Amino acid sequence: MLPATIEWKEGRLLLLDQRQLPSRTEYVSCESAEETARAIENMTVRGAPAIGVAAAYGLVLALKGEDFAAAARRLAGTRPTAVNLFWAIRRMEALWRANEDKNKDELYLIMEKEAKNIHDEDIEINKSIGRFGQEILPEKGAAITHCNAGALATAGYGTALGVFRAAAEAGKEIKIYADETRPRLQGSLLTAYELQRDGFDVTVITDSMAAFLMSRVKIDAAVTGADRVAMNGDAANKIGTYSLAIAAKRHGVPFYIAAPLSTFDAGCASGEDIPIEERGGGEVRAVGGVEVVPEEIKVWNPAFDVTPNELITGIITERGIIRAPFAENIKKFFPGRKR
Ligand SMILES: CSC[C@H]1O[C@H](OP(=O)(O)O)[C@H](O)[C@@H]1O
Repeated sequence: MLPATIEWKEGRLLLLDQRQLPSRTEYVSCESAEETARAIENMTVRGAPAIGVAAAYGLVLALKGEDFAAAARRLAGTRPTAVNLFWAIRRMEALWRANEDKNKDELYLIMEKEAKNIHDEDIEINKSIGRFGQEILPEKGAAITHCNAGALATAGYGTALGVFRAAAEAGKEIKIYADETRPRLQGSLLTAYELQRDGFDVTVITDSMAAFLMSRVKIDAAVTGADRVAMNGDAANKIGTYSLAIAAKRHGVPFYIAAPLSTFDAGCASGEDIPIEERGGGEVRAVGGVEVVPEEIKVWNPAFDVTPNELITGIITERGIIRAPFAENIKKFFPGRKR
């Protein structure tokens, strides 16, 4: 059984410290929005849906003595790409504004309940994504994934890894190849750990091996998560996803994004509109704590890239699989939605 990614215990937010996995299972306790914001920035908690859930609880913690609007701005300023963060903050802010006239205790209970709703809903949404997604997989075969879009990236069960979990629950035997996912290694440190603990046949490869693997091994599907999906189906996800999609296209491997509808951003017409987080060069400069690129050499470290919709076979959501023509078919899921 995997340790819980996020726990809310007696008014404290406990975050599984994913920087210590897989060697140590430790929790960081957050007692304020500021502490929650730092945990998102330093990737104690990471993964688009997970940081949305964490931010929702962070805004409950803010009620204990922080300026609520300032706390919302602080949390919104932590990481720019995962739209679930902003979706969760907007949802909590709207509730706060609607109940500002309530006394402190009543307001706290209302906000705490909403954060728990966001938490519980995420797990149910992931299971629904899994149910739809497992249909793309054969009774016996192989799939490849990138980064970690599992229970550790969400409130539980996972999006891309939820597809694999649902396939296993349906009795399918799917061998998983996991890209290590340089530079933060979410694949080798988190996905391999998650899948191995759940009894999957998982093999870690370096990101650069994916194309060669597909040229030699039958891969039935590539399935990754997403941090933001534009209205034309372009999808932002961990750096290296775009390269995987190109390799999949070259080798005729169907490429799927698994993401909840809260990851779609009506404010982004295409992938051009998606802000891409750039992180410090230290993540690239050092390998295993050993500096391999000296300071005088420049480093570029975009944490995400954008896969254009023409490389995507389908987007697996909790309400079904969206296929091309994406702009037209995505619109059906958001009748008249404002950003
Ligand atoms: C369930 S999607 C999670 C998504 O978030 C990851 O990014 P990070 O580890 O930097 O938060 C990666 O893009 C995953 O696909």
